[in-house]
This record gives sequence, structure tokens and C-alpha cells, in this order.
Amino acid sequence: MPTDTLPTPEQSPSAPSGELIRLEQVTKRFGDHTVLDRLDFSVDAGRHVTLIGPSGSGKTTILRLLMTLTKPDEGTITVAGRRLFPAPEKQVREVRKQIGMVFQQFNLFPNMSVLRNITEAPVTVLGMAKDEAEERARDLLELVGLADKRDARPTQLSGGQQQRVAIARALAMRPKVLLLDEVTSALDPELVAGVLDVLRDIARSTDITMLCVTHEMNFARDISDQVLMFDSGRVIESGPPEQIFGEPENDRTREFLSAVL
Ligand SMILES: Nc1ncnc2c1ncn2[C@@H]1O[C@H](COP(=O)(O)OP(=O)(O)OP(=O)(O)O)[C@@H](O)[C@H]1O
Repeated sequence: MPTDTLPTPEQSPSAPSGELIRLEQVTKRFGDHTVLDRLDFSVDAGRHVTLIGPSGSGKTTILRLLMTLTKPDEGTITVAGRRLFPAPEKQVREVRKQIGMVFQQFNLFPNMSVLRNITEAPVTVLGMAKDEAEERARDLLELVGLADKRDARPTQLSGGQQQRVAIARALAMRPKVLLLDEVTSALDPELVAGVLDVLRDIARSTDITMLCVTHEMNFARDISDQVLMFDSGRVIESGPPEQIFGEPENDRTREFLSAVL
């Protein structure tokens, strides 16, 4: 599997070996509904962290804050030692380039070929030469098992294939952090395994820091170094997957897991 197009410690010499993401006292409200309540948490570089918890507990909101799709009401967010919030617009754009996201609904550009979907941002945002972007896109398509689909339009692909293109598109920006928001929820059950296999490969073969929101508990158990259990906008328990799934300490975690497993 070609991993040369993916970030390696050599290619990202500034990647810290310690903490990569830090949220401090982050509060997010929608109207009078407090979704995140003075949330503190951090993720070390290269770790694979999964957020689990009941629907509406604020998991997706955390990914959207990191992607700057929404802003906190209070608190600070830091990525690789630089402020993402609060920060001047120019700095936000710089810091934000280090973060890639894959959404539940693949959000591919329908009017562009698969290859162009992957090359568009590296060329327009990073200023990469078109030839180089295309070469990297071809390698990434091989990585996600879709080398033969580069000229197809998204509508000609299955949901699972579209999601694998979306993963390749996020990786094309060489992010330090990959945010995965319930990436298999919109897929027919028979297409889930192929997408999860690709993500397992990426987790195993790269040093990308992953932050996943998932309802696939087996996947969470497989790829995570750390699982954070959320409830009502706060982390109520965290630990390695063996502990959270095997010997949860918190009653809410136990109730949640017995309902979903
Ligand atoms: N743009 C918005 N406007 C108003 N309320 C919102 C908005 N986005 C999210 N919320 C509310 O914030 C709460 C947390 O939403 P979020 O999507 O983060 O939860 P979640 O834990 O990811 O849930 P799920 O597992 O169902 O995806 C929910 O009650 C949701 O309705």
C-alpha cells in the first residue's frame, strides 16, 4: 500500500510528539441549550481517539468546532501549539489547514470527476502543482481501493465508494488531524466494512492523529488508543478501549454500552 503520499514524521517535522489538540473550558450553546459545558480535553499527536455517548451529547459539535464550522461561546482551542480559537482570521486559516474532516454525508463535488475532487483543494488551497496533485491523488485512490474510478463522477459510485473518495480527499491535504464524523452511518450495512477497513489501514500505516465520532463500537474498540465517553456535554469517563468496553466504571457508560452493544 502506498503510504508515501501520507504524512510521515519526516514530512511534517514540526509535528509535536506530545499534545496536538487542546480544548480548555469550552462552552457551546445553541440558544439557551448548553451543548458543551466548560469542556476540557486534549489529544496527543498520533493518537486515535474515539468519542462515544448518547445522541445529542455534543460529540459532533466538538468536531465542527475543530473544523471551524461553528465557534465556541467561551474557552480556547489550540492545535499544534497555535490558537484556533480565539485567533485572528489569518491564523485560523493557517491552523485549519492541518485538519481534515470526513462527514457522514460524503459531500463530494457532484460536477467533478473523482480525481478532481481529490486534487481541487491541494491545488487551490495549498498551491500545489496540478501534476503533483494528480500523482498524489492516484496514490491515494490506490490506498482506498478505487484506482479504477478516477474518471467517474460521484453519482456513478456506491455510497461506500463515495465515502472512500471523501477519505482520500481529506488525506490529500496532508492533515495532521483527521476528524471522522459517523462516516459509516449513511451507508448500507454491506458497505460499512470496506470503509472501516480503509480507516484501519490508515490508522495502522500513518501517524495521522484521528478523532472519531462513531456508533460502530467494534471499530472504536479496534482502532482507538483512547475512548472518551460523553454525556451532556462533558467527558464522564475516558480510558483505553479495553477498560471502557471491558470494565466501565461510570454507571452512565455501563447503561449506554449495554444499550448499544
Ligand atoms: N446548528 C444547531 N442549532 C441548534 N442546535 C444544534 C445545532 N447543532 C447541534 N445542535 C444541538 O446540539 C446538541 C448536540 O448535537 P451534536 O450533533 O453535537 O450531538 P451528538 O452527540 O453528535 O449526537 P448524535 O450522536 O445524534 O450525532 C443536540 O441537542 C443538537 O440538537
